[in-house]
Amino acid sequence: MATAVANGPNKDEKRADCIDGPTNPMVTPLLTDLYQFTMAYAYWKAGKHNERAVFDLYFRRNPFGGEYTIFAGLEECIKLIANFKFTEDEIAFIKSSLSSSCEDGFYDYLRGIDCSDVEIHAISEGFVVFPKIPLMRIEGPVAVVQLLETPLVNLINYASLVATNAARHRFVAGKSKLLLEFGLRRAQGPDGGIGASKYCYMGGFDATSNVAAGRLFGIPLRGTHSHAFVSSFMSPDEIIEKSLLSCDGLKVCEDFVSLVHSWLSKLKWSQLLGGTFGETNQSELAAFASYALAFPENFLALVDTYDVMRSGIPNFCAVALALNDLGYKAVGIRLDSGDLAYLSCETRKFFQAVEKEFSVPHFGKTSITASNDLNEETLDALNKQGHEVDAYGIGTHLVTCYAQPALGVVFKLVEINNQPRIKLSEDVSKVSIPCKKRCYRLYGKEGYPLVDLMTGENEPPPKAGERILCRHPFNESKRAYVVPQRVEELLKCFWPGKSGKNREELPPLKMIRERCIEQLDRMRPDHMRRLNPTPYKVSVSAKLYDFIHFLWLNEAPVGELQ
Ligand SMILES: Nc1ncnc2c1ncn2[C@@H]1O[C@H](COP(=O)(O)OP(=O)(O)OP(=O)(O)O)[C@@H](O)[C@H]1O
Ligand SMILES: O=P(O)(O)OC[C@H]1O[C@H](OP(=O)(O)OP(=O)(O)O)[C@H](O)[C@@H]1O
Ligand SMILES: O=C(O)c1cccnc1
Ligand SMILES: [Mg+2]
Repeated sequence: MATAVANGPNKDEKRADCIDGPTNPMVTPLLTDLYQFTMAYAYWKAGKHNERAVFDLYFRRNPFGGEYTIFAGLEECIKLIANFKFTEDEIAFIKSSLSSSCEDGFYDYLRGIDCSDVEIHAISEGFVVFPKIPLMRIEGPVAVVQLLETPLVNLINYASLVATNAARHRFVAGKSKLLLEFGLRRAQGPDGGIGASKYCYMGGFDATSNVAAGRLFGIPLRGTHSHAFVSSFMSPDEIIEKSLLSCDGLKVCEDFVSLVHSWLSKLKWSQLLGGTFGETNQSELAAFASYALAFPENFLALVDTYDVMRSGIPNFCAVALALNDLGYKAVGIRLDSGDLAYLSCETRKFFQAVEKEFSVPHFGKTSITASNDLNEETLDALNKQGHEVDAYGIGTHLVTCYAQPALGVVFKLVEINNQPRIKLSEDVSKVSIPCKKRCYRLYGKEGYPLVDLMTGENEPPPKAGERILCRHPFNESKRAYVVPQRVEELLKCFWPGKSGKNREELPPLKMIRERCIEQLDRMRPDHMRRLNPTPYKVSVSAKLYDFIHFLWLNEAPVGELQ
C-alpha cells in the first residue's frame, strides 16, 4: 500500500479526488438562463444569497407512454459541480449582459463562488426511476444553487430520455439481439450525437457507429458499409489486386474474384437454389468481393442496393463461400429497405439451403442485420410477424427521441433556511412536494420493487419486516400498508460540500450499463409492458402527507364567493 506523504494526500488520493470537467466544453457556468443571474443579483442585493436552500430535481411523467424511466446524466452534473468557477472573461460577459445599475460588489461575489458549499444527493445513475421522486437533491447557498438549475436540468433531461428510449427498444427487440446505435447523422447536433451514443449504450445498446463516442467513453464500435460503396463499383474488372492470403496464412489465392465467380455459378446451378435467381448485378458483386478482400475476417455486406433476393443475397453467398474456401467465416448481411420480416425469413432459408447443399457448417446461422427507420413499433411488428433478424441498426427514431422530444424535468425549491416550501398549482400533479426528504425503494417478497416512499429528513427510516403506511401524496383515498422484505435508500451523497460525508464514486460507463440492465430485469413485468403498463406506486409517509396538506392549506388563499 502506498504511504501518505507527510505534506498532504499521496498521489493516488489526489487523483481520486480530482474530477475532470464535463465532456462537452460548452458546459460552463454560463450555460444557464439569464434569469438565474438576475435572480442571483436580486438575492445578493437583498442579502439573501447565502440562505441555505434545498431544491429537488425530478420529472412529473414517464416518457413514451411508459411507466418507467432510466436516470442518466449524473456523472456530467458532478463534473460540472466539481469544476464550477467563473473565469474573468465570463464575469465580464455577465456584467455586459446585466443592467448597468448592478453593483460591482456582485461581480466580486461571483468571482468568489464555487460549489464547495453545495451538497448533492442523488439516485445512482442507471437506476430505474419514477415521477415525483427526487433524482437529485441540491442543497447550498440559494444564489449558487439557483445558477445550477438550468445546466443540471439540461444535463439530465435528454440523457434520461434517450437512455429510456434505448431501454424500451431493447425491451421490444429482446435480449438476444445485437443493438447498434446508428444515429449520429440524424442527432440534434454534435452534443446530441455524442450524448445519444453514451446514453443508448447505458440503456442497453451493444455498440455505436459513432467513432468519437467510442474514443471518449470506450463504447464498442461497429459498422457495415453504405449503398455508396456498392454503387461506386461498375464491374469486377475494376479489381486490380485480387490475391488473398488464407486465414491460416499457409496459402495464397491468386484470383479471389474468379473464385467468387465460380461459386456464383455453383449457386446458380445448385439443386436447392437453382431457378431462384438469374443474372445478379455484377457491380454489386465487385463491391462485395472488394470489401471481402479488404476485410476477409469481417465481411458484412449491404444487400439491398439492387434487389435483395435476386442479386444481393446470391452475390453475398458467392463471396462468403469463396472466403470459406480460404478458412474465413463471413459475418453476415444488412437489409436496409423493403419488408424486413419477409426478406429476413427468405434470406435465412437461402442461407440454410446453402449450408445443406454445400455442407458448410453454421452457414444457415449467418447474421442478418436490419435497419431503415426502425422504432419500437416496427420492432414490435416484426416480432408479431416472425422474422430472422439477429441485429438491428437504429438511428433517427432512437437518438432524436422522435416519439417524445423532452422529459419534463423540473427543479423546485423545497426548503429555505430550514423552512419547507411548496409550489401550488391548479393541476394537482404539478404541486411540489415540500421538505428536505429521504427516499426509499421498498421491495416485496417476490423480490420486485413495490413502492418508492418519500419521508421527511428526520423521520425514522422504514425497516424490513415492519409494516409502514404508504400514502399517495395528493389522493386521500389511495394508501396501502407495506411490509417490505428489503429497504433501499435511494438518495446517496455524490457531492458532500462541507458536510464531511463520504462521496459516492462515479463508476465507469460499462458498470452503469450493467446496473441499468440489472435494474430493468428486476422490475415486475406488468410495469414494463408496452400496452397499458401498470403504474408503479410513488408514495409519501403518513407524516409527510399530513405536512404537505397542512402547508397547502396554509399557503393557499381562501377564495371568496360573492
Ligand atoms: N415487416 C414489416 N412490418 C412493419 N414495418 C416494416 C416491415 N418491414 C419494414 N418496415 C418498416 O417500414 C418502413 C418502410 O419504409 P420505406 O417505405 O421508406 O422504405 P423502403 O421503401 O423499404 O426503403 P427505402 O425508401 O429506404 O428504399 C420502414 O420504417 C421500415 O422500418
Ligand atoms: O434509418 P435510421 O434508423 O435513421 O438508421 C440509420 C440509417 O442511416 C443510413 O442510411 P440513410 O438513412 O442515411 O440513407 P437511406 O435512408 O437512403 O438508407 C442507414 O442505411 C440506415 O438506414
Ligand atoms: O455502419 C453502418 O451500417 C451505418 C452507420 C451509420 C448509419 N447507417 C449505417
Ligand atoms: Mg434511411
